[in-house]
Amino acid sequence: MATVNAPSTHTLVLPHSLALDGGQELDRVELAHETYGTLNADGSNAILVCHALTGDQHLASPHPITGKPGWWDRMVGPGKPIDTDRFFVVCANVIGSCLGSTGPASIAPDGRPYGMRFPVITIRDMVRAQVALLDALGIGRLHAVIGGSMGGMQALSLAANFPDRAERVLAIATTARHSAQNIAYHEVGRQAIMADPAWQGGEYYGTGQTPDKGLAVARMAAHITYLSEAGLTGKFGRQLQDREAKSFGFDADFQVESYLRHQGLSFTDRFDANSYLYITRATDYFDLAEEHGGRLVDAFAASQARFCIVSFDTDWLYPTAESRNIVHALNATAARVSFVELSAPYGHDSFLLDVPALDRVVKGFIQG
Ligand SMILES: CC(=O)SCCNC(=O)CCNC(=O)[C@H](O)C(C)(C)COP(=O)(O)OP(=O)(O)OC[C@H]1O[C@@H](n2cnc3c(N)ncnc32)[C@H](O)[C@@H]1OP(=O)(O)O
Ligand SMILES: N[C@@H](CCO)C(=O)O
Repeated sequence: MATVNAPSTHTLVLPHSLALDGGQELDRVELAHETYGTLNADGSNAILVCHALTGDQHLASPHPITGKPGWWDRMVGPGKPIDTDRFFVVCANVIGSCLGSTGPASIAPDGRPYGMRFPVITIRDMVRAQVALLDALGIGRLHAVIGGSMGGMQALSLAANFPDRAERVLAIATTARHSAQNIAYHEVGRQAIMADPAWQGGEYYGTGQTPDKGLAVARMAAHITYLSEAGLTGKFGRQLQDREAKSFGFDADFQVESYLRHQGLSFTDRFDANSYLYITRATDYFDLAEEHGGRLVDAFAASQARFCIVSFDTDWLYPTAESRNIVHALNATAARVSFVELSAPYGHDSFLLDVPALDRVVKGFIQG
């Protein structure tokens, strides 16, 4: 049985090629992952946590580039809602990403980086890789699979496509399919990257030039969707940045402009532009009903899991109506499902921030 107490990244090379929804096969797939806690003798205490769009395996360990605490450090650890004294917690960097798992920056079998030769992947492909990791770790049935945003999509996809693999499914601030508006925002970001001359058709690896300007603009546009109007107003209002009066030019006069520029630029330090293209595409293609003959209810027909669906009242990216849609489908299959809309001022990214009510829901659901 796997016993790992100190979180550090391990890399698993999948023992077989990965058959993808797009019809291609991906060979020698590497999955960078971290584990926390100890797997018990019968392998029944494992929790898979799936990260969001630009997240990674550094769930509760410092990020190697930014040095910041893991993205769910407040949620995962000894005595925390996901208690690593009780549970064996697994978190893997998704395929297509850039924190150690196979993605467009990885070296292809011909010895050159994949770049845009990397196959387009789906959320279900990511989940197939996660399940292969569970197999390698000796985990048959998860105590729970948990995720927010794109992590929630993976949790739902695992329940739908591998119905025997999880006893509990906790999907936070997510959707069963990307809406036209969701796709539209992603397309703005992708076009910003591709319009940057440094992108070079995605062949920028080793050239000394990276499409940071495009990637920063992509992140700026996306970042707005992760926040709320009230949150932005509360934080910045119309306050000016380091000046007494407007410049009557195009400097970052307003604090909110300065903030967004900072969010965009700092993102380019930790993320690869091609990975951004591929992962946003995977979420755009996500439509659980479409994958199961057109009816969401059929996606969950074989699942015996208990579900908990959580939304935030200020999330306009994946608003509560999207969660209700999932709950209605689960109700129609007579699944055991609980649903809560939490109140938090921060918008979509509330699941990453200090929302004590979320901690209570997570703890109650996985320990109940
Ligand atoms: C689930 C997962 O997989 S994790 C996903 C990947 N991780 C992320 O998305 C994290 C990045 N995103 C964020 O940090 C998001 O902003 C949030 C919403 C989650 C965090 O919110 P908060 O903790 O409230 O941080 P906030 O949004 O205020 O941003 C703070 C940063 O903005 C900077 N900042 C604040 N005001 C200004 C300003 N006026 N001008 C310039 N920079 C500013 C701060 O200096 C700080 O910089 P740093 O991050 O380099 O230290
Ligand atoms: N801000 C998070 C959540 C986006 O859905 C991320 O970048 O992954």
